[in-house]
This record gives sequence, C-alpha cells and structure tokens, in this order.
Amino acid sequence: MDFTDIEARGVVLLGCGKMGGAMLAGWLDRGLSPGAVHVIDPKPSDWLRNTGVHLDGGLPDSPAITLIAVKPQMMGDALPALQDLDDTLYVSIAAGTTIGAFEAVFGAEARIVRAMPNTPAAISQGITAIVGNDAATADDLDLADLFLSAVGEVVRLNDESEMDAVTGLSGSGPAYVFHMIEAMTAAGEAQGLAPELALRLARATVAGAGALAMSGEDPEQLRKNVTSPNGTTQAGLEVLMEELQDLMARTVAAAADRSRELRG
Ligand SMILES: NC(=O)C1=CN([C@@H]2O[C@H](COP(=O)(O)OP(=O)(O)OC[C@H]3O[C@@H](n4cnc5c(N)ncnc54)[C@H](O)[C@@H]3O)[C@@H](O)[C@H]2O)C=CC1
Ligand SMILES: O=C(O)[C@@H]1CCC=N1
Repeated sequence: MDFTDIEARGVVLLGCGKMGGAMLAGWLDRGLSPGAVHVIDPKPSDWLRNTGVHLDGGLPDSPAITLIAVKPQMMGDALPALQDLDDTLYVSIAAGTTIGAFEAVFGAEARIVRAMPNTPAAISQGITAIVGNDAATADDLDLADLFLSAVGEVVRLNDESEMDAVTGLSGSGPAYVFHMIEAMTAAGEAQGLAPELALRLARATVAGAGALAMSGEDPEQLRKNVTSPNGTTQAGLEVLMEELQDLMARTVAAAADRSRELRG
C-alpha cells in the first residue's frame, strides 16, 4: 500500500503488546518506516526496542492515525498520554470499549473508528471489522480501511452493536482454532502417534484446510469432498457434528457476552 501520507504525518501506537505488536509487525513488513511510528508503552518488549520505532515519548502534533491498543481496563491510565494530539484519526482495537467512551474523553467532534482485528495480522492474514462515529468522514473510514488492509482483510459494519459478535467470532476466533490444533494433537497421541508427529499433522491439516477454505469454495462442499460414503471421515463427523455446532454457538456467545460486559 501507499503509506505516503501516513509516513509524512506519522502514526502513534498506544500500547504495543500482543495485538498492537502483531499489527505493527505486519505494517513494518509491508514497508512502513519505523521512523514514522511513535509507540507509547511502559514495558516495551525486546522485539519492539529492536524495530527502530520511536519510544522516547515525543509525539507528532497531528499524526495521521492514533491506534489505541491497550486493554480496556488500562484505558483510564493510558489515554491522558494522547491529550495534546490534534487533528488525528483515533482507531481503537479495544474489545468492549465503545465509541461513546472515547467521545467522552476526546469530545464528540473527535474522529473515531472502532476496530476489531485478530492476531493473524502479524502475517498480513488478519481480518478487521471497522465502524466509525458520526464525526468520522468517508475519507477517515477509507484511511482506516487502507491502513488496516495492509495486515489483512477489512470489513465495514453497519452498526457498532455488531462489534460484540464480531469480537466473539473473529477477534477471539484464532484462539479457538489454535485450541483445535491442540485437541487434534492430543487425539492423535491417544491413537498412538508420537507427540511431534501428531502436532505436525494437526498443524498442517488446519493450515491446509484454512488455505483451501479461502479458495472461495463453499465449506460444506469442501467437507463433502473429504467424506466418502460410509468411510472414515463420515465415522469421525458423526461424533463431531453432534456436538460442535452447539458448542461453537455457546463459545461465541460467551465471548460476545464478555465483550458486552466490558462496556461497563
Ligand atoms: N490479543 C488479541 O488477539 C486481540 C486483542 N484486542 C484488543 O487489543 C488490546 C490489547 O490487547 P493485547 O495486545 O492482547 O494485550 P497486551 O497485554 O498484550 O498488551 C497491552 C499493552 O499495553 C501496554 N500498556 C499498559 N499500560 C499502558 C499505558 N498506560 N500506556 C500505554 N501502554 C500501556 C502493556 O505494557 C502492553 O504491552 C485490548 O484492548 C484487546 O481487547 C483486539 C483484538 C484481538
Ligand atoms: O481476549 C480478549 O479480550 C481479546 C479481544 C479479542 C481477542 N482477544
């Protein structure tokens, strides 16, 4: 992507932990200059120190984008560091923290985009949902879209109320898939495979199936392509399909409910 305007005005990143760091890794990988990035984080990781981004606390007056990537519970302590910024687009990735909560701090005229990314952003394979406040212009949404597109897909929501479900599905979702790899590995071990071999098979199977799913073919058809009548897959799916739909519904609902709770 063309980072020209963003390079010229700079980017501020408030909080650079697992998610902020994943996104920063993606942007640097896509060619954003470390010198354009100003990070505020009281505990910078060794990786962050070695990126060459600014960590000295000096901030540009009007950065193109100010990304808020601290935990919802840290917001009260963290946001005052941004009080001198002017003419910036605030993009928050915090689960649960509403646009209204940011308007209460920055003012209703502040341009705010609420976003929900996920950690595959680190390898530019994330997906981020965005929604803007009333003050955010079409250009602001385009800028957020452009910037976040550098680390994966971007989808625009019609309404902020959709954000809790998005958080429960794609924000938290990578963890469900990683747990699936863990569970498949354990199941392979239970069938007598060595742990390293079971992990290798499980990881490559999930990655390969994920890549195939991105081909655009309907997942149901892809599942049927594996399933020979009265074969091994059918025997396995008869167990899995009895439980998984309800289990996944409860999993995503629990995460979405927690997102609603975090609104406070
Ligand atoms: N981890 C994930 O997969 C995702 C996380 N998020 C959201 O991203 C945000 C950050 O989550 P994680 O990166 O997982 O948490 P984290 O705990 O890994 O990172 C938070 C960072 O904020 C820093 N920090 C603490 N106090 C600060 C302050 N006063 N000023 C500046 N920085 C401060 C910490 O040192 C840490 O590096 C949360 O709001 C979370 O809801 C959103 C999508 C996915
Ligand atoms: O677990 C969390 O609260 C964050 C939000 C989505 C993924 N991680």
